[in-house]
Amino acid sequence: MSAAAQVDSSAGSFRDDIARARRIVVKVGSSSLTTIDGGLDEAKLIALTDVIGSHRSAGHEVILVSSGAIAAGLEPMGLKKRPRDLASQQAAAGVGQGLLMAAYTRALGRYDLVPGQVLLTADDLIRRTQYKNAQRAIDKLLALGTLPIVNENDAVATEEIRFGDNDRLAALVAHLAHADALVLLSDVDALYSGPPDQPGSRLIGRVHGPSDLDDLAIGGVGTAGTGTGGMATKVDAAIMVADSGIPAVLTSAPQAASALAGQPVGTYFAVTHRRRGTRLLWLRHLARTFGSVTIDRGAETALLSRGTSLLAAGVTSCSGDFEAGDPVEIRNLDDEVIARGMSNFSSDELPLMFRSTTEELGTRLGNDYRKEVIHRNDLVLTQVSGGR
Ligand SMILES: Nc1ncnc2c1ncn2[C@@H]1O[C@H](COP(=O)(O)OP(=O)(O)O)[C@@H](O)[C@H]1O
Ligand SMILES: N[C@@H](CCC(=O)OP(=O)(O)O)C(=O)O
Repeated sequence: MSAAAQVDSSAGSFRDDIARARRIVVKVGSSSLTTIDGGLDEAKLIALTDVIGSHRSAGHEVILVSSGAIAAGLEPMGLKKRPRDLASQQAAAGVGQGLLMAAYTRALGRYDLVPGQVLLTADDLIRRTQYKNAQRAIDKLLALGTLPIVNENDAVATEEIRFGDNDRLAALVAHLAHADALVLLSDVDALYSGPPDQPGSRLIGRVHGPSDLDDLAIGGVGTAGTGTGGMATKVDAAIMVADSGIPAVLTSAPQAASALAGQPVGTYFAVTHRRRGTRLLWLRHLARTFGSVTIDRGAETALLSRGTSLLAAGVTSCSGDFEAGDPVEIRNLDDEVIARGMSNFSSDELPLMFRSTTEELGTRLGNDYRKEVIHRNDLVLTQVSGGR
């Protein structure tokens, strides 16, 4: 850690919302559960379950999102380091997930706690029917007094539908489970203004909103190389939940007990917006966009100030290759992204509609084309503070 690193004094206050959280999601990264060589480190896992066991005994509900399946599978498969190709990662996870759960079962047994494994893919959290299903499963596991342990279903996740890192998975689980707080545990004790081992990097104690991150150098994974997303995905996850009413703390696994007790350790992300609907949260933070539509000034004002739907009359051009229903970016004439939304028309259809009124479209192309290009319920503003 940099000798020059200092604690941000504004972060020194007690975090009541974390300490009092009735239901909390704790996410632990691969780097906090593995040895330097990449195998599962049972001592670290036991230390974590001690913290979780005590927190449960104190009356809090805990959902654990645990990485480590791929790392745990390396040694038994004779692999020296994390494989790069998807098929080998799937195989390693298939072997390692069982070992991971066996280790948790042993460790939690000391607290008479039974773990309940929940393996999810991105689709399970994005599609409403599956989302409800995942929500029910986690709720029931909690109601029955077990400890839900969530991971991505790596053995079957394909490149297209994969989260790849568990930070954003943890953020969505916190949202879906109506958690009161999210704690992200890693091998670094906080977010720093630059690489933590670089002299001059400063510890960031509190983040009030995305603009606090503007001047920071937030990088990828550390030297151990067992993790995936690095600091960037953790910060994305924390910003995402804070933007939907859930405060977050980012710190190291050895500081987990202090973080859960509301002590001023790590980096605290203050809530920036009340709870949002899941689909809009997904659209705002996670959805992969397939193209963009550019709109004129009048449409920009209508979207930003009046919260209207986007009509073809204000669309000047589009780019990319998208089908009806796909997420797209909405850009203004300065080429700034001001919103994201689900287009009702494909990139082949839209050029026929540019700058046309609903009336003209009905006459020229038929009634199917009278629809708005993007309905306001399928649209989130990304640039204005507190956007829908
Ligand atoms: N600005 C920063 N502040 C803190 N850590 C950073 C920063 N930039 C990059 N990192 C790196 O991110 C790493 C944590 O990410 P990762 O290895 O994916 O962890 P995990 O396995 O816990 O998810 C740290 O070890 C650290 O080296
Ligand atoms: N689902 C993967 C976790 C992906 C991963 O490495 O995430 P992380 O260590 O949290 O950055 C696994 O269990 O190996």
